[in-house]
Amino acid sequence: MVAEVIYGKQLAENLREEMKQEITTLHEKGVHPKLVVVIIGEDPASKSYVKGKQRASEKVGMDSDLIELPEDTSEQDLLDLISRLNQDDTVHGILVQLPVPDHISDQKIIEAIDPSKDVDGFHPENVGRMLTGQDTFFPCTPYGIMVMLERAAIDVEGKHAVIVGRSNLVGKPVGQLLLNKNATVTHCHSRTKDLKSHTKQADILIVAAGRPGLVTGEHVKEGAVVIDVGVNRVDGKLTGDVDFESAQEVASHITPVPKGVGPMTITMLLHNTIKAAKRIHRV
Ligand SMILES: Nc1nc(=O)c2c([nH]1)NC[C@@H]1CN(c3ccc(C(=O)N[C@@H](CCC(=O)O)C(=O)O)cc3)C=[N+]21
Repeated sequence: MVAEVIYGKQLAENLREEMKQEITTLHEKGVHPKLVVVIIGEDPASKSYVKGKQRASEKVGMDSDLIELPEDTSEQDLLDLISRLNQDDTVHGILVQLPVPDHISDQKIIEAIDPSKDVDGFHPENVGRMLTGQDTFFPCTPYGIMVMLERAAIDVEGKHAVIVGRSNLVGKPVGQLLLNKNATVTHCHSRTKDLKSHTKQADILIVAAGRPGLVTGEHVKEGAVVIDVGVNRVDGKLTGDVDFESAQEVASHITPVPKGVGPMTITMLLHNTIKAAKRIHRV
């Protein structure tokens, strides 16, 4: 079998076209969805992701601000900035690019963001709402994966989803969203014994470990769906966690890196910001 490639990039473009229309309609109602992205320090990879977010919001006609702070910004200054953004009625979405420097607590920052503007879906209140199956902002990467599966007509109900990675950003929330859609979910991680014995059982294999080449065709069951969430820079090139060539020979569907999950992440960020604006303005 040679897997069909699911291009998140193409789907993202289609969805952003729809969003552009929706934003035009919102503008006519006097609502101008606005995203503020805060980045601390000079990490080139972070800067490049943030640029992508800026470009995407511009393209759909969304207002967006980028606030660039120096590496030595104090935690208190950042908390004060977030407090001002929370109170600013023209701001609907706030995203603080992670990771933040070591002298700043990422958990404190996440909890300082008003849950109604938490378009990353990382605030404990929103995480709790997701856990209990309520409507909320879902974390962008997991949400993007769910939309990709849905649009590729892959029904998750009753399927065995195996997730490699247990971060708060991807691994844990994607497992929760899959469970909410009645998948059977297994979480694997760095301490899992005999990883392959688990991944081989997967109907849907989601790899979000941050280790290039961790999963190969040998880990994949014939006909499985493979979603590669890895964002690794190897020799300056973006690569995933999955060895694409060998996995493609066994899987039924596979996502590439780049042009796979990444563009969907940004798209769901725009989606969440529009949702925040609609909620705040009750339209
Ligand atoms: N608060 C916060 N929220 C995030 O959502 C967040 C974050 N911090 N920190 C970093 C990670 C990483 N991330 C990516 C988003 C899009 C692409 C993306 O669009 N990638 C393109 C290529 C981009 C390129 O070539 O550089 C692709 O895969 O085709 C990648 C990575 C969001 N993150």
